[in-house]
Amino acid sequence: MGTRGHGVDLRIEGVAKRYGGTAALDHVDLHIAAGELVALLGPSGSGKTTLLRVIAGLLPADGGRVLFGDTDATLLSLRERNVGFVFQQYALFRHMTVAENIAFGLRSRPRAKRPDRATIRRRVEELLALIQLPGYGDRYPEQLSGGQKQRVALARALAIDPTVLLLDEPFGALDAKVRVELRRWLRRLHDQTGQTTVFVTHDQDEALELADRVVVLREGRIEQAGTPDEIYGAPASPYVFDFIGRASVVEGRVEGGRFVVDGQAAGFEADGVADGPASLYLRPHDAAFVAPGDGLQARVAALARQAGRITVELELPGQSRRLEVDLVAAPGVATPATGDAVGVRLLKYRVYPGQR
Ligand SMILES: Nc1ncnc2c1ncn2[C@@H]1O[C@H](COP(=O)(O)OP(=O)(O)OP(=O)(O)O)[C@@H](O)[C@H]1O
Repeated sequence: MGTRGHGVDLRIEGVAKRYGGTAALDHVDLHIAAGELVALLGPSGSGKTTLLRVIAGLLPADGGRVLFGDTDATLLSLRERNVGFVFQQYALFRHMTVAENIAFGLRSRPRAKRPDRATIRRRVEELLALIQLPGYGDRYPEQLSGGQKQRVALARALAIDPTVLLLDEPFGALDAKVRVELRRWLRRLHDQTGQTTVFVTHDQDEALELADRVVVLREGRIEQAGTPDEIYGAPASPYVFDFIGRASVVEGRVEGGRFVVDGQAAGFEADGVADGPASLYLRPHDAAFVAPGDGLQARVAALARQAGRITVELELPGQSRRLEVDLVAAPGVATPATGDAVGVRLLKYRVYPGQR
């Protein structure tokens, strides 16, 4: 059993799952500490839901083990695993009130383990307060908004005091503004409950804002696992860099620890990258314009205005892709014009071996 927060720590050891020729999970190893909130992040088909279902016991793995604390979960029945699960689509029982929905897991326990009616009622009231819907117990699901339904689904999952809380894109069906509100709310709730939680999402902002640790999946394997700062600030591969935010790429070579670009005088530090073809990855806000002659030499190809920012698209000699640099749109900020020759200073970037 873990010591931090509620619930147990989870160990996923060599878990594999194939569907015909596809490895949905390719020998995944992952340790989740008790009380941790972990986001499984990846594009469609990367294996997030499969991993969550294997942890829940809803899907048997072909190989490997899942441990809840010291217990091999594969030896436990679904009931004994006692996981809380929330799906993307509010799977509330429509013919039951909110209170009945929340009480469902407790009421359906075998008689010997079932709390008495008064205890269940108290627990439901506590949970309604926790999800900030006090007084909503007698409503039916159809009388709730989408966000309220998902909060009730979460209360229902928490009612059984689960060993681990598993959430599969729980805010996926909600509009963008409600999603942002609910993920902040979920983070605060987690700070209160400390429940070991695994959260599936394909939305990098959601993962970075919500989770203690983000696990990036790619074709059934873990590409990188780390804190949001590590994942965003030090992506282990071009795949993670690209997936986690906007990226511009410059192709070049590493020579003696410097990244050099054909036709450019400026070189860039590339410590630890072996000599040979390489790519420099850059976030559009991590560059600044300087006088031509300094930094990378480029020509402004186009300007795109969005709310609060201008994205400047730059052409570099010999590069097939344009480089994007963001400027804050504000009075007094000089904006280059299409056709201008500019210098670009790189404030932060990463160099990876190989070219794509
Ligand atoms: N029941 C199934 N039968 C056959 N193949 C499946 C089945 N379930 C999943 N797969 C395949 O396994 C791989 C992983 O699927 P999974 O649903 O875990 O991905 P995901 O990352 O959750 O994607 P999404 O975000 O679209 O839900 C995919 O290639 C998928 O096509």
